[in-house]
Amino acid sequence: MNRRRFLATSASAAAAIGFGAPAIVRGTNLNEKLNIAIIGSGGRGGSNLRNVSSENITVLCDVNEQNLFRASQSHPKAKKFKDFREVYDHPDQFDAVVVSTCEHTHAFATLPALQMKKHVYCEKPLTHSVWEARVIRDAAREAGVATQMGTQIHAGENYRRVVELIETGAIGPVQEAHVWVSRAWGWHPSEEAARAAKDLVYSEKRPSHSDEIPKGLDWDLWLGPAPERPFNNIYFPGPKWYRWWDFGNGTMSDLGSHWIDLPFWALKLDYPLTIEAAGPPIQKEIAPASMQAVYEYGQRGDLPPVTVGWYQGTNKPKLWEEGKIPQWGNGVLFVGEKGMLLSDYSKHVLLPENEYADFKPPEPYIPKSLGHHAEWIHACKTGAPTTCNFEYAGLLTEANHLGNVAYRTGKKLHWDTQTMRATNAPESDQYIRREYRKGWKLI
Ligand SMILES: NC(=O)C1=CN([C@@H]2O[C@H](COP(=O)(O)OP(=O)(O)OC[C@H]3O[C@@H](n4cnc5c(N)ncnc54)[C@H](OP(=O)(O)O)[C@@H]3O)[C@@H](O)[C@H]2O)C=CC1
Ligand SMILES: O=C1CO[C@H](CO)[C@@H](O)[C@@H]1O
Repeated sequence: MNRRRFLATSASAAAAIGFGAPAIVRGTNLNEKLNIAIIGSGGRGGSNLRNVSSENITVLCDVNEQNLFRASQSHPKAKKFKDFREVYDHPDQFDAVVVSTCEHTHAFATLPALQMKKHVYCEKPLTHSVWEARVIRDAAREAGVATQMGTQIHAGENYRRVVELIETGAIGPVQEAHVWVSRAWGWHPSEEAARAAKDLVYSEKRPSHSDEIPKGLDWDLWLGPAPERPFNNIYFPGPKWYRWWDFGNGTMSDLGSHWIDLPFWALKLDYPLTIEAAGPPIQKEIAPASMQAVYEYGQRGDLPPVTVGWYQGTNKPKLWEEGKIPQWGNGVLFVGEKGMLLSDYSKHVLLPENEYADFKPPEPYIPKSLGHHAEWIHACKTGAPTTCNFEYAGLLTEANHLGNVAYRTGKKLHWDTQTMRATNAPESDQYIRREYRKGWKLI
């Protein structure tokens, strides 16, 4: 974010906060502790819990009694719930919510909080579908509370320096970017291929038999809005469920949340105009291990149109395959009119290196983050902006899901963001918004 954009965001966040501000913001007292509800306390939730433990943890919720028990050891006074819908029957117990459940329940656990004007930290990807991302983004804007999606790399120094280099024109105008990750989890053509890719599980189809449900797990609640099926060890725990379309969206939305964040920020991406994807034959149940997608974005202010490529598993950009750039396992490559910039989470290099040998990078100007969780806590108390607020994270999540929508539809999609439809592919509607299980309704 450049200075102009940073100030604009601060101003709009401040304006939003003034309207219907939650109790904790009214005092703007940094010494006052937040009361936080933790929804999903195992897996990533355990780490998020530790990261917000400077505050009062007043509510713990998990569908798994064992996780609940473990989390309550360090927070014995917190009220315990199995079903997050019951958490929202006690709104006086908390000011803010941390959601770290599985992808398919993010929106369901988040929306009531926003409607009650509670601050929310939600794990990536923000939601399970494009439509849900839009619902949550709109609700967050309406609520005017502090929000943050759990893409913690965004708070690091490296992404800041890359954004500054792109913004100050180190490689000239950028009309092409490529993002790749080597992780190949998902559908493989054979068990041997899955083993070679060090995948966690191998399955060709949805199992019909039931494994023994782990002690303490409420499987029906875990399924939530997803279609019913018997419990199976092939789904549980994370990250096994990530590859099943009913619960996650594979690597595109999982690692895409972290990696596509960088071009999204640096190139000020918003809505793609078209999206096209390629990969193995489409599987009804499981996301592909390897695939690629290409997005076309139009002009954004004075920034030229740009195409962004995504490659996962064995797929790589042409420049990588031809050995014209360092062959990093994961990377983000910006191709500018004057040169290229290659980055990963923690380092970056300007290319060709010999031509940039004497290059002086700009003085850092994007403020250092307090830390991804600390930034959110500070925002809850003061109304200061967060960098991965749901306004931003909603757009990033929509775009990532659209890569999968294009893959599953098998067509180049012409995207109309207003109507949230691919104008040339009504058959893609089913992947943009899905049917929920009986008894579950988002809005
Ligand atoms: N930012 C990052 O670097 C990372 C982010 N993540 C993200 O965190 C989220 C969770 O992933 P992960 O920890 O791997 O998943 P897990 O399935 O391991 O953990 C999810 C936790 O939430 C609980 N849970 C599941 N459903 C519900 C529900 N409906 N209500 C309350 N609790 C529930 C789970 O219980 P149970 O154990 O019974 O399933 C478990 O404690 C995902 O969105 C993932 O993408 C994950 C890893 C790293
Ligand atoms: O960065 C990450 C590392 O892998 C996890 C899965 O195990 C991801 O979900 C996470 O976002």
